[in-house]
Amino acid sequence: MAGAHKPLIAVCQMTSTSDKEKNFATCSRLIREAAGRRACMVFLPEAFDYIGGSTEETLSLAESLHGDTIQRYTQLARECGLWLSLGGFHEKGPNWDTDQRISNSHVVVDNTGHIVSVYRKAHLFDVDLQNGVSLRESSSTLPGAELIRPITSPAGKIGLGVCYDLRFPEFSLALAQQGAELLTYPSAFTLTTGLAHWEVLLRARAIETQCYVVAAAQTDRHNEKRTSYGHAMVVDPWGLVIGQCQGGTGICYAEIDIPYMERVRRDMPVWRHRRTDLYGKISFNKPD
Ligand SMILES: O=C(O)CNC(=O)[C@H](CS)NC(=O)CCC(=O)C(=O)O
Repeated sequence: MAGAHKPLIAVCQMTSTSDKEKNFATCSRLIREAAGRRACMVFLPEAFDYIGGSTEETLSLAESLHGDTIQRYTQLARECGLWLSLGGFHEKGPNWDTDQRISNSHVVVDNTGHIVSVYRKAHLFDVDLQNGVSLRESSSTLPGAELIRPITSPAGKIGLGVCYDLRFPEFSLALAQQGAELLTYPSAFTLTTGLAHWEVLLRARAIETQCYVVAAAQTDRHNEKRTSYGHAMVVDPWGLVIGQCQGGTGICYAEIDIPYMERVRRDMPVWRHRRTDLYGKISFNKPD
């Protein structure tokens, strides 16, 4: 369709520390900048609120969805008139008072400041690599109990993931099969695993599902123990990288072209070619 409206999205890269006030100042500056460019939706990375230096610090800074942090972002969304993907908010869990456990929550806010959806990260990063990467997310975090059906946004139908979820193709196929047009993986990938796998994984998920893949990212040094890979990017349904952040804090922009996505799907109908008779059908287990 010549001249059809193609929504513009803004995908952010930043370096969170344990200073919540500074992190908010950074994010609000990026959101206002994107609003000035007329983006319809801004994507923030996992741990946009903070990255703690220890499990104790991470837990001590957690809030509920009704706390100050989300309140300030809902106001900002309303004021700027755009949608927000808040990837990876440290949310006090349902039994916080007794177990002190949090969820790693991807919160979507609409342009009127309402929370549209909350997806809690299902795959936790408990990994111990020879080269020094050693993280045990489950020491502070509870795994999410459900996938969330893709949500309708001005940028298209969005499937919600977080970071390490990117490594599980079944997860992306389940969301695509439920109608997702964009898959989102707000992330804080480690430097080592990012160098080896980040772009390949994002492009593979885009090619397999024929979805746009949107990945906001943490970058650089958060504290003496943690450094993230960065390379926030947007991949189109053909697997092409159509936006990528440079080093440091910043934004990359991309246009979402749903008719183009439909053409890719029409030209190579992998969904029709699936041999579920040979390897089973991806299903979406969610209590209705
Ligand atoms: O710790 C926080 O406060 C926020 N959460 C994270 O940064 C999470 C859990 S430690 N990081 C990842 O999932 C990295 C995945 C990764 O690097 C890979 O899959 O290779």
